[in-house]
Amino acid sequence: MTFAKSNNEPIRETVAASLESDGPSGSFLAAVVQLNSTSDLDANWCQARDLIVEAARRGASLVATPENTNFLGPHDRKVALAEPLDGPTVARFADLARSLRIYLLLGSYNERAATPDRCHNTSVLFDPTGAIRAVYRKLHLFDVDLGARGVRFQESATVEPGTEPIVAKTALGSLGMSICYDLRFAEFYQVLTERGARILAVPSAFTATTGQAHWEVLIRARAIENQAYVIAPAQTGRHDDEGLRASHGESMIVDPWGVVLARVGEGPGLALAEIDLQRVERIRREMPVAHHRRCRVMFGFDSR
Ligand SMILES: O=C(O)CCC(=O)C(=O)O
Repeated sequence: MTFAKSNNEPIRETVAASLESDGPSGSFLAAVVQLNSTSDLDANWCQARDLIVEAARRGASLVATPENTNFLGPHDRKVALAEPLDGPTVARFADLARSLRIYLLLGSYNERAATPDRCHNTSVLFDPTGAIRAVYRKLHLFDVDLGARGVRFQESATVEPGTEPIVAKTALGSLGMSICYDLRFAEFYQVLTERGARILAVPSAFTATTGQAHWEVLIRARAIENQAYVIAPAQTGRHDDEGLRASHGESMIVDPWGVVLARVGEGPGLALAEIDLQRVERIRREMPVAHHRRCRVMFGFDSR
């Protein structure tokens, strides 16, 4: 089943149809939401909610928001504001998924961790009943000092890394979860793909400097080498974390051949594209790279 990008039908009809279709082998519309989150929690919520509602109105069955959706401000406040999974932020997004009857990926929020001076950077996937379908905690933390390029981050000072790769099985297909800097670790996506992922989610707040150089190239590379769709919602513009941070934007959806299907321009906004999992199967059948791997056998490397 396919939906037109400009579908203006009531959301309930299109979502119900897609969920009752042939599930993982059917096709559906996905949307990436691009945000400019700051330390203003209410403003961030309103911005995200309005764009998610609009994406659903246009027929999206899966809507994804960026890393740091609910808060992108000073690091000390980030930890102080961290909430457990049964806190108000997760509840708000769960209610929205249920009322719109969509799969909703909260790209990330600050989840309370066991240690008081740290939080997790956590993605939460809700199903159309509002139930939590999967939780992923960012594995690779952004600790870099690019000197003259002016990019300096020590994410591990405030964030406790996750320990598990997560692939969520849904009626729409299997979704491999990741966050931002994870994008640079090709072997991580190989693990997700081997565990069944046909769609890879990369909610991000990629820096303006590194994004200009690497964002599109890395996303398209991950799509091509894993022969999977990549859904990459991103933060854009300046944030108010002591004036240090600016994000690249350019949220996109890329197909398993590496073609950019949809891209958001300047500022907050959204983009939709059709996800057709039969295309994944066809490309994997025609060019079975997963069966042609030799390095592991020859050099003993194993990603599992
Ligand atoms: O990998 C990069 O260049 C950006 C990563 C990043 O901004 C992050 O993980 O927050």
